[in-house]
Amino acid sequence: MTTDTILKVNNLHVSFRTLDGIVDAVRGVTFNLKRGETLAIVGESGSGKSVSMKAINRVLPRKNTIFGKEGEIIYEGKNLLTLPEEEMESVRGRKIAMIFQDPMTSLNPTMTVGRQIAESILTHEDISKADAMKEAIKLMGLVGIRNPEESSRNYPHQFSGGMRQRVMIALSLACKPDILIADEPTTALDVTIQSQILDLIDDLKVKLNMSVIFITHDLGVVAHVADRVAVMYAGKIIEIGTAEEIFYNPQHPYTWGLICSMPTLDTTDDHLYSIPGAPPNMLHMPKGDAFAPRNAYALAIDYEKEPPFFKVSDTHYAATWLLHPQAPSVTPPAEIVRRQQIFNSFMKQEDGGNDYAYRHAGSGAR
Ligand SMILES: Nc1ncnc2c1ncn2[C@@H]1O[C@H](COP(=O)(O)OP(=O)(O)OP(=O)(O)O)[C@@H](O)[C@H]1O
Repeated sequence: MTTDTILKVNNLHVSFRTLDGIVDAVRGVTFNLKRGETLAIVGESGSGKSVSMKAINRVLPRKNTIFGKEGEIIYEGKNLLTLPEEEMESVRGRKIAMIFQDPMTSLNPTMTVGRQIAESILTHEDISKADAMKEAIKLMGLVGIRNPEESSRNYPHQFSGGMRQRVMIALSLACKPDILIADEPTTALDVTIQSQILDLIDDLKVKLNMSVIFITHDLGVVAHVADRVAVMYAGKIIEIGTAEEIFYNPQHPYTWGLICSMPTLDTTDDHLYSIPGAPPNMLHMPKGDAFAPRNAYALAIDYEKEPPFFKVSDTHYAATWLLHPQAPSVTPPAEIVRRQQIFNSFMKQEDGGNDYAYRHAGSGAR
């Protein structure tokens, strides 16, 4: 992974006009993506993960989508939100590719998969059809499809779910994208296949020097793939940091809830924690912090004013009033305290005894 930024999303707002009124689905999302890194975006259903990513490739329905004027998505020095449609066509699917949970929605059921991949190669490479087919077969081999030459003559329905997802990945890689956006790509697959696909994406990312944005509601998946993690709630990123910071030193009570609801080897279904309540109705956002009504640690100010981002470290920010210097100190759930203790002792060792850990990761929220 390098430090150059390949994509910058600044203050992205996306709303939808609906019969019931305006739905504010994305409310000021800002993040950078570095070349070669995997950024995971996590959050409950409806938190705005997919809409934010679809905004990057401008694949949202034109008739009812409203982009906030202040938003920017900067790729190769250009704002994708204002790029003319013809120029966007050379970015969408080519420089920035997307794969979804159900590959059948992106694959053409009436065309052999080899031909679909070859056609995609031909859209950006000036080579013969025969050479494009050879490339397609090579790509199918690269994503782990057995007997790629023979398989290239098969139609999508002739593949199993896991193999179809590999075909989809090969298709998305045909244009050698800089960025692969994977929207819950393994949710429909069984656990073993899921883990194979995650390993494959990780492996290809290194081989092809791609950046990956991974959307998921499953923190287990995040632990497997992510360099950095952004946690979304009600259309906003509420915490962002390296995977270690989010897993071992989370600061936002919503992230605490997500971590506490992760099953472990000794969790039984009836003991699995779940965050009480439901996400807000995006048609009628409550005043103050949208998470306040579900937040056992909410302060009075949470019901009045949305918290800004507070800096935890150079790579870690969280939008919770608990990080305000004048906020009372609270004790997070036991599982979070346990993790923060591991983080603190690790940081102490890393820092050879300087006080980093005490500055950034006290056992309370501050
Ligand atoms: N075309 C649309 N018209 C109106 N509302 C929409 C549209 N697309 C998405 N929404 C709304 O925007 C909000 C965010 O949806 P989004 O799909 O981004 O959530 P998500 O976090 O990806 O959840 P999931 O994991 O279920 O896909 C939801 O309230 C959803 O109902």
